[in-house]
Order: sequence, then C-alpha cells, then structure tokens
Amino acid sequence: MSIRVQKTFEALFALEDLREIFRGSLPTGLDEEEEKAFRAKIADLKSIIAELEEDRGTPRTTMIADTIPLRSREEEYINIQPIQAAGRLTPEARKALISYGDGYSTCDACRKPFRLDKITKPSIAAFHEDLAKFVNMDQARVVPGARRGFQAVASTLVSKGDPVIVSALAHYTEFLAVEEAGGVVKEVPLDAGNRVTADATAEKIEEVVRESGKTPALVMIDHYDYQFANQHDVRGIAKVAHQYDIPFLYNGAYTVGVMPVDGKAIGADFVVGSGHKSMASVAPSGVLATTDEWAPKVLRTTAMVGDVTNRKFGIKEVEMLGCTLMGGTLLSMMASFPAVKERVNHWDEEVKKSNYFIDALLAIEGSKVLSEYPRKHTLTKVDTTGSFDAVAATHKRRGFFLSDELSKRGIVGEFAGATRTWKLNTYGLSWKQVRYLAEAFQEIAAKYDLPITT
Ligand SMILES: Cc1ncc(COP(=O)(O)O)c(C=O)c1O
Repeated sequence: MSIRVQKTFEALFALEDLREIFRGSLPTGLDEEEEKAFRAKIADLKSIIAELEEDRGTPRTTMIADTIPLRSREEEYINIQPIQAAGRLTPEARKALISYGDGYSTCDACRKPFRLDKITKPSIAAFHEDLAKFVNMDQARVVPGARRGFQAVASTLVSKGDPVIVSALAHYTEFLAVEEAGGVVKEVPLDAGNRVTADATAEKIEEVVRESGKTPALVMIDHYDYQFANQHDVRGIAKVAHQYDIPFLYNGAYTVGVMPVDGKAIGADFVVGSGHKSMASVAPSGVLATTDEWAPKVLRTTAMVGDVTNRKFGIKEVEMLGCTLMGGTLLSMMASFPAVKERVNHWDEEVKKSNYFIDALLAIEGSKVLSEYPRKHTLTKVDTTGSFDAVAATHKRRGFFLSDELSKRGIVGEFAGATRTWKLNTYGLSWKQVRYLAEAFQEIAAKYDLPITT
C-alpha cells in the first residue's frame, strides 16, 4: 500500500472514530454553551472531510463523485427511518468496507478447498462457526440478503405446484422465492390483532391438504412482520409444522442481530437473517443457518461434470452458487459482529425506549398505534390521521408540514408528505435522543393546538 493510500486510510479511520464520538450526542436539549461546543465539533468534522477529499484529489464536501451526493447520517440527525435502523454500520464495519471494498478481496488467501466459508485469513471460517452458534444452529452460510436464504431453501424443498405456507403478512421476497421454485404460496389468515397463530396455521395446512391433496413443502413465517412488526408465535407454528412433518423456516430479518435468537429452542429447521437490516452490515448481506439434518440438502455440493473437459467443482455448493459475499459485505458483517453479539443483550431496553416514544405520541389526541401495543419491537406503524394530518388539511404545506417541523428539529427518516399511516423505528437511539424525539412531537402538537393528555 502506498504511503498516500495508507495516510488516507488512517485519516478515514480517524474520521470514523470521531463520528463514533458524536454518535448519540445530537442536539437534544443542549444549553447554549454545549450547543456551541457541539457545533464546533461538527465544523471540525467537516474540515476533516474536506481535507480528506482534497487528499483524494476530489475537493468537494457535498459530493463524493460528480453525481453522488454525500449522505446525511445519524451523526447529524435523529433518523427514524423504519428499515435502516439496525442495519447502520458500526465504525468498525465502515473501516472494513474501506479496506475490503474491492471485489474478491476475501480471496487473497483462499487456498484449498477453495470455498469462502473455508478461508482462514481473514477469519471467515471461524466467523461461519460463530454465526451458527449465535443463532444456535449447526451450520451457517452468509448470503446476499435474507431473500437469498429463502431462495436457497425454496429451491431445495419446493417442486412444481407444491404449496408453501406463509403468513398473510409475509414479505414479498418470500412470495418470489416460492414462485421461482415453481411453488404456490398459501397464506395463513391473521387474527383480530394482526397476528399469525399456531391454530390458524394448523387450520391452513388442513385446508391445503384437503383441497390440493398435497402436504405443504415448507412453512415459512416471519417472527416480526414488516408491516406492523407484530410478534408471531414462531415456536407454536414450528411445532405445528413438525406435527405434519413439514420443515419450518424462521424469518429473522427483524430479529437476528437485534435480539437473542435461539433457532433450536424455536424448533427452526432454517434460520434466515438480514445483514443490512439487522446486523449493522453492508447490503446485500444476510445469513442462512440450518441443522445438521438439513445441511446436506440445502448446502449440497455440485455433482456436475463437464462433458468435454470432465471438469468437476466438487466443493462448491449449488444453492450458494459457489461463494457468496466476497468483499466489503462480508467483512462489514464480521467487523460489526462483536458489537452485534453484545447489543442483542440490550433488546429489552430498546423495547422500553420504543414504548416510551409511542406513549408520548399516543398522548397527542387523535394519534393511534396500528401495531400491537404495548410494543414488543422498535419498528412501529402509527396512524396520525386524527392528529397531525388534521393540521395538514389547512396548512399551506399540506402533508409536508410535519416533515418540515421534524427536520427543523433535526429529525429525519419519515417519508415526507406520507405521514398519515406510517412506520418509524427507534432502534439504536439513546435515551436522550428518544426523550428529545418524544418532546419534539409534543412540541409540534402544542404549536398547532393539538390537545395532549398528561
Ligand atoms: C420481514 C422481511 N423479510 C425479508 C426481507 C428481505 O430482506 P433482505 O433485504 O435482506 O433480502 C425483508 C426486507 O425488507 C423483510 O422486512
């Protein structure tokens, strides 16, 4: 590495450390002096970015290339974007991304038997073992997103015309994985609280068997769904699936990496997680874990032989298409992993913060929570049609007024202009930030004379 490149890396690493210092110290009720100091730090940061850009020969502070603007990040704002929260990179992951951004950079020390999960430098093989342990399963592979985990399992287990049981709140990528395999989704209806129950799953299986004469090839259920982030009875559902001899896929896109997940205790045959949604990793990344019973099927190696050359690629796994995450994606997962392993122990506190904010929102008359309540997750669907949207009806900025008011207070992440029924996520915010967030909503409500119960 040239001295110049080395220097740039060092400077970038220093910048990441600095960013980490600022993380969580946003302008939440600062007094005048504190605010001055905060602003000075931000100015420092900006000048470091400018120096860095100069060093790279691109003297811009607002663009990273001719057409790519720099993104605002959580150092500058409180970001309540619903799907990004737990995927945001740790400083370690950002550093790893810089070092391993080149495609195939994981292959520097790839030696026999020439497969990603066998590489020991960097410690990719050990990481695979750790990942399996992390979700209490026997084997794990990294995959380009949870969707590729669904795809690998569906492609292995589902044949043309096979029914697959999913929830009525299943993510669209589950539909696609089943369709690609030639199967047909059969949705379990929800109960009055928008939850999937074990009984409803059993009834659906009975109905499918009765009507199609076929036993479903797979039951695939999200522990927390993407619409409401309601908790679904995955243990009960796995038990039902096994009573009918059907394998169970646990979709942990909203759990693996934020809360403890014990695949064996759940009764999962497959555990799927999303790196970029819940494991502080670069997209597309994710994990597929399975048991020793299912590994030979879903992780089967190729038997193909070239008819002219007689070539064989024996060690490569068919569903993984050989190797999966070859650069910054995997290394970002690995770099964030110690922090991710630690943070799952604080899930209860994250849920408390989520409920604190939702309670403050519900105190604003006319606001509703559409997700189950009290909250068991940090992602929540709310309905502010009866509160903030009532203001929007007469405001000259219409539906955009709420976003305007929030961004004035350093809060971003809602879809501007689409804040009637909408989702937000408080994951990763400090208590100070959550209190500030709650106060900001109430302050906006008060400004527009919306009644608040105390
Ligand atoms: C419940 C659920 N499952 C699966 C996915 C797909 O995850 P990925 O983007 O990692 O493929 C999502 C993504 O939004 C999701 O919300």
